[in-house]
Amino acid sequence: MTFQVNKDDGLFYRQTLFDQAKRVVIKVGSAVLTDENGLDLNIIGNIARQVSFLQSTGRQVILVSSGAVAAGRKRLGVVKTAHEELRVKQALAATGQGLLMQAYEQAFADFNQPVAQVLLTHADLSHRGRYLNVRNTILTLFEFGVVPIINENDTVSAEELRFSDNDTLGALMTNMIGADMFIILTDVDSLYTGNPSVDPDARPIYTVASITRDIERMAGQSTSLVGTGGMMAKIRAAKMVAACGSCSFIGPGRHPDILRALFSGELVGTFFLPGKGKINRRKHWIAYVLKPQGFLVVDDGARRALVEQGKSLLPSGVTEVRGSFAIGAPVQCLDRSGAVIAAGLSNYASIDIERIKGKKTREIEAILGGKDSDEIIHRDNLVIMGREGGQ
Ligand SMILES: Nc1ncnc2c1ncn2[C@@H]1O[C@H](COP(=O)(O)OP(=O)(O)O)[C@@H](O)[C@H]1O
Ligand SMILES: N[C@@H](CCC(=O)OP(=O)(O)O)C(=O)O
Repeated sequence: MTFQVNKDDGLFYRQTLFDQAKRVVIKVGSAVLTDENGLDLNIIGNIARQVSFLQSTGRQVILVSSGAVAAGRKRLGVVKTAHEELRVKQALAATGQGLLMQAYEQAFADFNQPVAQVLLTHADLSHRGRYLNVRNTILTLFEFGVVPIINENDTVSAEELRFSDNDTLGALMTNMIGADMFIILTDVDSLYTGNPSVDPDARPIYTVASITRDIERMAGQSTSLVGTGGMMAKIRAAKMVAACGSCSFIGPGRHPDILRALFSGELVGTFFLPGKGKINRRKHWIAYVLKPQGFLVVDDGARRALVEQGKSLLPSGVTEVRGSFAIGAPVQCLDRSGAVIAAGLSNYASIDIERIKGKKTREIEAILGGKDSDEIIHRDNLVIMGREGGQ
């Protein structure tokens, strides 16, 4: 298969990247942190020891930790049901988050490593000013030698405004602070060619050079008993990180020395090589943090202009507007087949694009009675999606 690089090349490249990684985001899933008795303090102790070791080598580490809902569930004795109400999950998270932080505080104290709790909602990151505040706080915590421990602020996150899972949150954090590496610790020891819990022929994959459709197809949405996003969310997260030029890793969180093994070059888990391109932080924010408020379907000529020639989106290439949005809204561009090809900020409201779609730029003024810009999305606010690196 084309997605796998030679095992030895992968190992050499992997080691170089681990050696060079100075800033690292580590995400630990609920499936790792909890067992039938609630929080697994042994595992939390192992993580604290390994993260403190990485800090002691001069690296800066962020921990993105799930586990609040699972810990709260055990504390209150609430049995999981198939369609649990959001308010119940939020109450469980509120109960469990304190337990989670208490466990981390105690575990890190053994290594004299200070930690800080950072709870975030998607709305916090969608607001450019608040996004930058979060970034500054995290960079200041690094200056003080503190390990930030991040989770979604589940209690206030409305369903439609949630990060879909903590894998996504971890990828956003990686790109926000320009980390070199995103390490996802979960209950399986790597990405497999199929879900190993149902497919006995599934084989582990060591290195992913590029996240192709083949790779995406391997990952089922099914999760462990307590997880949220499953392998699909992890692959999506690795893709976001690759687009910003960093690498990702998926590996076994219950291995007592996984971080030491990784950084000393052992071939464990799945390693995702960085993408070839690198989008800047502002474009990352437009493409990955903001949720699209509408869609613009474009014709083949416009698709080529955007994807192959690096041009802005003009009204003449738009064939259809979906959704209702205001000036400045984040939107996605779809090709004729419905595939997402770009994301950007619209210079026009949807109601006006309906009137100027398919028209020449010189006609805009007569149709709308004025013209703010020639382009519907200017190149500076446009990111090409679905290929490594974006633009
Ligand atoms: N191709 C695959 N390779 C490995 N695991 C997979 C694959 N497809 C689905 N999975 C499932 O993904 C689960 C891990 O995701 P999840 O339960 O969300 O964990 P976490 O709580 O760590 O986020 C595994 O337990 C496994 O059942
Ligand atoms: N914020 C939630 C975790 C959400 C989540 O993505 O869970 P997981 O798939 O276990 O990483 C919690 O703390 O329980």
